[in-house]
Amino acid sequence: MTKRRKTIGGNWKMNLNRKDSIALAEKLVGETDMQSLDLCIYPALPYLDTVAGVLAEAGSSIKLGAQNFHGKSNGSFTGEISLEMLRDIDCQTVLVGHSERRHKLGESDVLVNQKLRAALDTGFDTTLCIGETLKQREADQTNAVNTAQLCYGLAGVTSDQLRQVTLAYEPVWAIGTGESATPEDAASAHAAIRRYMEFAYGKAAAAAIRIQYGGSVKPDNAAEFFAQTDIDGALVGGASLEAEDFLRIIQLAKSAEEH
Ligand SMILES: O=C(CO)COP(=O)(O)O
Repeated sequence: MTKRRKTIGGNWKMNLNRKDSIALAEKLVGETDMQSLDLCIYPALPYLDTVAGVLAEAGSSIKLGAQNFHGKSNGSFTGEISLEMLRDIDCQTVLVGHSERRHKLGESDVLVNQKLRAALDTGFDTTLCIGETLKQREADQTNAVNTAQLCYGLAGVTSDQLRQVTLAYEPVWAIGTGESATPEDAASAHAAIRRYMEFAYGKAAAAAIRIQYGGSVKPDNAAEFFAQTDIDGALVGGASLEAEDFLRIIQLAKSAEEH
């Protein structure tokens, strides 16, 4: 069986000011040893450069990620930030297709795909987020929605480029609600996602791609997720804003990695 290295993301969303962003990054670099897993943090855009400085000064291998970007390299796009700009400040990875951007900010599957391909073409590692709403879940459409979002999101992505991609299954109803999927439900969705990836890209690629779970992951439930075969880490929102909680989740991922 392919051994996949666990990957943990801390999505700070539109939270923390400059001082708190620095303080949190400093605590993370001080306490994380990254030998057995990958760790990425996604600060709010105005503080990316500052947090990049904290990571660089400590020689940390925590990756810096951006929550959002524009797919074009430059031009008349008022208010937008390009991948080139992100690279210029040592940002290595980006999120695409987060449900808050899909559902609260109107990003379509087509736009998600354009952004994903732009990020891959520019050499960024990219996390593609997918997941169903409560209504879709109640209508038993979880796997159909995930498959459709993968199919649209990954259109035109080659097998080579897929190596830059991580998937994140984040059921919309579990995000920020305190109500996480059960580990069994999440495991079943992850297994279906991997089956689709096998259909689309073949056995080896499906076995290699990492799939994070996201949605109310906390120190007290993380271990159960990490114990599932097809769950390769977590994309954490609320609990990544508190150093103690996030470090605990990282620790649990490491322990799972060692077993
Ligand atoms: O959206 C998420 C991560 O991208 C999950 O957020 P919560 O952990 O706050 O539910």
